[in-house]
Amino acid sequence: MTIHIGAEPGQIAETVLMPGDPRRAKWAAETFLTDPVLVNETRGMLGYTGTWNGHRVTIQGSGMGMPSLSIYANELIKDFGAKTLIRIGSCGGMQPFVKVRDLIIAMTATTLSTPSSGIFKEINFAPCANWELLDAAVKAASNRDCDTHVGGIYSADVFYDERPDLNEIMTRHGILGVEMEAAELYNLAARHSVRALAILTVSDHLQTHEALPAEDRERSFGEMVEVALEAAFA
Ligand SMILES: O=P(O)(O)O[C@H]1O[C@H](CO)[C@@H](O)[C@H]1O
Ligand SMILES: O=c1cc[nH]c(=O)[nH]1
Repeated sequence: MTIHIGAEPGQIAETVLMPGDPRRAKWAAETFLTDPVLVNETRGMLGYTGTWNGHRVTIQGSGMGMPSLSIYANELIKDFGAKTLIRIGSCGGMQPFVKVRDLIIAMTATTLSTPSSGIFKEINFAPCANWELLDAAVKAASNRDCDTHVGGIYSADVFYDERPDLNEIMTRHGILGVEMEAAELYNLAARHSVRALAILTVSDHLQTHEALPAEDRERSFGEMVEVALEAAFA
């Protein structure tokens, strides 16, 4: 048990899927895991452990933004022994060829800052995905009926950003989508020698302004969960 995760020792699996939305964690656990057990509800940040094809898996909400993700990922890795962490998130599309409901698999994540900026100081550390997970996720996605894009994303600190020039610069440099957690997940994975990947479903689009409702963001991203599970155990 830690300050933010009420699970008992041994209740968290080595493989953890991390949606930002705790209710997506509940939906995914109840939809995809066998015998899911609620292992955390501290602060309402739901976490469940069950099995998928005989493998133990935890699905734990991370909350929104890198400071929140950092708390959960640190405790999962350092106190509970998590070895594979896969973010299953939503994001905003930033390229015209990226459509709502497409999948994005993040090779790397550009940021202005993260909770690790204080450690890196003048270093522009390049957060990157674990290759084995990335490769397996691309293969898993290619067997499904969904358009998938692989490349760089933008992990923003601010959802309601009053600097539209930042999004324009990201788009001009080929960034596929914007979300708020992956860069720090990749930083922490590098620091602690564990595997990490972010798989995202496009929930809205910065150029077309199309947007899915909150209920869809909670319960309709099944392809992403299946790709994450297949990649984790490939
Ligand atoms: O749907 P989740 O996984 O929370 O991800 C995205 O949605 C939230 C913003 O609405 C941020 O956490 C962003 O990263
Ligand atoms: O962080 C996010 C998530 C979804 N859509 C956005 O525009 N930003």
